[in-house]
Amino acid sequence: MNRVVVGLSGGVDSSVAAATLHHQGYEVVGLTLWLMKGKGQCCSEGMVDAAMVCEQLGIPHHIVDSRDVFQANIIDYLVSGYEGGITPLPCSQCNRTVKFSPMLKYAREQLDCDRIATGHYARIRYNETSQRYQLLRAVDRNKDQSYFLYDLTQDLLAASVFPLGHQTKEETRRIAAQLGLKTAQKPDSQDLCLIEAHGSMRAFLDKYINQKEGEIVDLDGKVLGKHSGIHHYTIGQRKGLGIAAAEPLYVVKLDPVMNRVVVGNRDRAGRSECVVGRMNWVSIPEPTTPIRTEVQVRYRSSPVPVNVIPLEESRVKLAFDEPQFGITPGQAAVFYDRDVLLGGGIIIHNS
Ligand SMILES: Nc1ncnc2c1ncn2[C@@H]1O[C@H](COP(=O)(O)OP(=O)(O)OP(=O)(O)O)[C@@H](O)[C@H]1O
Repeated sequence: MNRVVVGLSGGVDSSVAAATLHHQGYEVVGLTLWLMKGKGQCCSEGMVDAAMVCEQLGIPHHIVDSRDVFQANIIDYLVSGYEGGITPLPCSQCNRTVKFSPMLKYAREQLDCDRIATGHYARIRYNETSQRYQLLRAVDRNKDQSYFLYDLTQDLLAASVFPLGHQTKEETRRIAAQLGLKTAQKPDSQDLCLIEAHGSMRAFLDKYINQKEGEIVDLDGKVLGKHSGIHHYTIGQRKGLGIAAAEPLYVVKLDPVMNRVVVGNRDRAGRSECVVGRMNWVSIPEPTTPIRTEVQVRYRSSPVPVNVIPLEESRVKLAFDEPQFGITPGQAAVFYDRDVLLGGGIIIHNS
């Protein structure tokens, strides 16, 4: 049986992923997870657009109400993280716990199917020698989304297909136009779905977190100004502090207990080490001795060389060659050997 369940957000990428597999002869079933109330991708508009594409392709369309799963795994996770002074990354968590795992479960249990596909830009290959499914960057480096997929398990990778990983976004748009897909002209999503749905991260957080004003202090505890709630700030942030100072100041710590934002000059904002937890090794088995590789600490940051020292309990220590800025607890540190994503985890300490 060559049935495949394609996750449809109502955007152009997943529409083309579904159309491509359909034209390759797969029996495609469209599946949209209803994640949030409101308008936009993943919400009512997304469901309608996904349904229109399925109608066009002549394939079935299923909608699964996943609002509770999204609330528990993403909204509650973000709110408790920001309240605790970290800056959580929702997308990798969403991919594993809200999208891929539930989609595969639904495919297996409801549709007797063992294969799922999405419109992500990334590649998967099976390595015979290590007997592992490896995750690779997309051919289109500018669209590469492998960073957000570092937390997928071997079981999920074995079942997943990324039909767009070998093509550029321009090619995807061209295919959508050639096929006359209803979603061909839809603009790319510019930001996190939550931000698109709420206007800004601040607006989203203010809906769930009570604003609690407090002090902005320097590393000696001297009060420099007032903040509007620690959840409005991120480690490494320089702009929007509202403090007049002789030299640029950066957020170096968020202290939820004292309800304080701590700032320091550029020298104090750099980190030469950090600890990463909840490691998921993807393309290689968990190392038992230090390895030298490259790490990306933000989606859009450049990879930098690093020594990775294994610790107990799925944690590693990173030792950078040069101090790094914007090492932010809650964000993902993802390791790469050129195009191969080795693994990744969540930054838990930045000093
Ligand atoms: N609500 C959803 N239900 C099912 N699958 C989804 C949903 N949202 C996203 N996906 C899948 O995850 C992929 C990546 O989602 P992302 O939110 O990053 O959108 P994108 O890169 O803008 O893609 P698209 O153009 O398809 O929206 C999508 O291409 C789709 O296959």
